[in-house]
Amino acid sequence: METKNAILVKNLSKRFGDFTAVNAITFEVKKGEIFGFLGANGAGKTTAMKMLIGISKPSEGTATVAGFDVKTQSEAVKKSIGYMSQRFTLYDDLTIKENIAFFGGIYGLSNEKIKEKTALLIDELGLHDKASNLVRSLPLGWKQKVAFSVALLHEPKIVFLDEPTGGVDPITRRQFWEMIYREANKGTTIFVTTHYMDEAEYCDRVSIMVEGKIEALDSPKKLKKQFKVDSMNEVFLKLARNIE
Ligand SMILES: Nc1ncnc2c1ncn2[C@@H]1O[C@H](COP(=O)(O)OP(=O)(O)OP(=O)(O)O)[C@@H](O)[C@H]1O
Repeated sequence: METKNAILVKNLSKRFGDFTAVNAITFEVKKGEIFGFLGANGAGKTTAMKMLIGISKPSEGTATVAGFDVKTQSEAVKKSIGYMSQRFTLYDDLTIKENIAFFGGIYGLSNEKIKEKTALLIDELGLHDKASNLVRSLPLGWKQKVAFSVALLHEPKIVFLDEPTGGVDPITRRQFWEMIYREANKGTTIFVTTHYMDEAEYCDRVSIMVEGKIEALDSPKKLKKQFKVDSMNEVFLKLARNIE
C-alpha cells in the first residue's frame, strides 16, 4: 500500500532484562524528509535504529519501514534501506573501486550496473586519481563520503546514517551535508543521528530522545520557538536540564 510515510513507529519499546532502553516511542518520517534523531549518549538512539533496520526485535510496539513490518518482514526492510555508521564503513584493505564492486555485489547489482555506478560515483566525488588507492590511505572525511555513496549504490528508498560525520572537520561535514541534501532532493528519505547541533539545524524535523523517550519532535524552527531559544544546542540543553 502506498503511503506518504517512509517510517511509521508506534509505541516501540526495547527492554534488556529490567532496563528499558527504548520506552514506547511513537513517530513517523515522511518520504523524502531529512529526519534528525538526537539524544545524549545512552538515550537509546542506536537501540531504536537497530530495531528499525531489522536487526533487533522490538519488545513491544510496531514499526514499518518502507512499508514493511520490522518484526515479520525484516529481510524486505534490509533490502529497501541503506545504512552507514561511523563504526561500520568500508574495507580499509580494499581500494575505492574494489569496495564499490564488493558492496555492489552484496546488494545484488549486475557487473554492468557496478561499472556504471563506479564511474558515476568516482566522477561525482572527483576521485579519479584516487580510485585505485587503498581506502586506508584516505582521510576520514573522504572515507565517510565514499561510504555514504556506497550505502546508496542499490538506490534505497531510505538511508540510515548513524553519526556519519563523527570526528570529521567542519568543512568536510558541510560537504557531507550537501551530499545528503542532493540525495533527499531525489526523494530518498534520510534518517540521521548526530551529536553536532549545527547539523540538527539542517534537518527538516528533529526528534530528541531522553532516557528512552522522545521528549520533543518538530522542525528546528518550531522547536526553537517552543523552547524560546535561538539555537538547537539551547533546545537540547534545556531538555536535558528539565529531565535532571
Ligand atoms: N545489548 C544490550 N544489553 C544491555 N543494555 C544495552 C544493550 N544495548 C544497549 N544497552 C543500553 O541501552 C541504553 C541505550 O543505549 P544506546 O546505545 O541505544 O544509546 P545511544 O543513544 O545510541 O547512545 P550513543 O550516542 O552513546 O551511541 C544504554 O544505557 C546502554 O547501556
